[in-house]
Amino acid sequence: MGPLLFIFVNEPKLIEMVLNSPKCLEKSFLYKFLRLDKGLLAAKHESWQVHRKLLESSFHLDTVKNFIPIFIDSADQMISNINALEEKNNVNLFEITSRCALTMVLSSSFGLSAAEVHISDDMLKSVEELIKIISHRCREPVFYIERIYRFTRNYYREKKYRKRCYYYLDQVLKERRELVEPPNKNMCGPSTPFKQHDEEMGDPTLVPKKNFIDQLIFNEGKFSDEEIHDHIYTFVVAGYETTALQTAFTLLLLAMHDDVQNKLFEEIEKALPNKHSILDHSTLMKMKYLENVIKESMRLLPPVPLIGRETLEDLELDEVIVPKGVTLIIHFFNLHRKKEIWGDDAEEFNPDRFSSENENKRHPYSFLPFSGGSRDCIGKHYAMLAVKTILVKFLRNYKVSTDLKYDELTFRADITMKVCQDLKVNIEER
Ligand code: HEM
Repeated sequence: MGPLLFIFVNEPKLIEMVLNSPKCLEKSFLYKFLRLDKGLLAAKHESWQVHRKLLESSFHLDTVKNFIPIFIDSADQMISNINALEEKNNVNLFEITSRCALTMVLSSSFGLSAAEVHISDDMLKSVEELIKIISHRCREPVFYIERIYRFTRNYYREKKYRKRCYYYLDQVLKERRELVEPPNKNMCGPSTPFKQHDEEMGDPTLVPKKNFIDQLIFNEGKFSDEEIHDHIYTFVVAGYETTALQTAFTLLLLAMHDDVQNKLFEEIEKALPNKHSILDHSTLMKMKYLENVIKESMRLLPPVPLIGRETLEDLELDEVIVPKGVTLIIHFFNLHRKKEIWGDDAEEFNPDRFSSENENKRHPYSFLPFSGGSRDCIGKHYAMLAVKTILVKFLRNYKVSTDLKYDELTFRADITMKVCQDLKVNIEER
């Protein structure tokens, strides 16, 4: 593009090399447009290495399992919102899942209950518009130059929406800082009393919990104010829309494939015989078909359609020397639809591709919804549990159908994946 060299890497073997090479740990210059330079997603590789290590434990499966009660609360709120709809035909799925996913991310970031999170329509619109504006900038090389971009209308719109998002989040951040006690010298982290369900007992109990903001605040010596700010916003940006899109895409595909929806409902009904049966981590883990359905949806509609890395040094790739400073693009959307990997029916929705038997036959870098290597998605366990919880709650209560046809869908690769049609479905109570 102009004087800039972009190389698309398409083969699983080469993608594995890129994602595991210390020469490719730097993100592409395009990530600067997020203006979250100190957050994990866009950070320079030297500070990224230190911070990723510090934050890893907050996203460990054993830690994020503790968030399931928050996921359940947020999903229950979603069910109440759907129940309250007068008209359950032509409902926009993304409008429903986005509010639910943002509630989850904000409550688990800030240690709040779902009821304490107040999401205005303005907040949702501001995040969505910001993502649109930044995606537009990435597609227009002339606006890569900040001095030119500053003369555009989008620059001022970006400033306006950023201010609105920050206003809300800064308030919550301030309140949380005031609430938590400074750490005791002997403590390795915060110990904020936090209401949650004990999985074994099924009872609400008070247990210490490491939520994301506490982890940052209690490591205050290690994170500057600016770093805390950028990490928190990165968490919201990287976690909220991806989770909302993934859930909406899966429900849309289920609405289009009645046989798969019925089979999945059978699995859910077996694990949760009635609408009020208790949902916990071990129940979610038993639902193997649910996992296959989510993976197949992520294959066809990965919420992050592509990523960009910059070579820190010359790199040998498939007997070609790629010079330092080049942007390598890994296009997950295309990789996930390659006939050489997925067969002639690559475009078809078939969760059985992810049976353990079929999965073992493929190169592990053929399927990368969370990217791969050391700079993969830190929130992958969180995301899978969140998406599973929303889907189980939704499908235990409702059946979905749609007039949209799978073959007629068209797509746009923004920073996140977009289906150009509104995700309209009809919702029917079970
Ligand atoms: C279905 C949901 C999700 C998908 C598909 C997804 C996908 C991805 C992908 C592909 C990357 C690599 C980006 C790149 O290299 O440019 C990434 C990075 C990241 N994701 Fe996720 N993500 C999801 C949910 C989440 C959640 C829920 C969180 C936080 C709670 C999160 C936090 C992050 C962060 C902080 C990074 C940067 C990691 C680093 O560079 O060390 N993501 N995600």
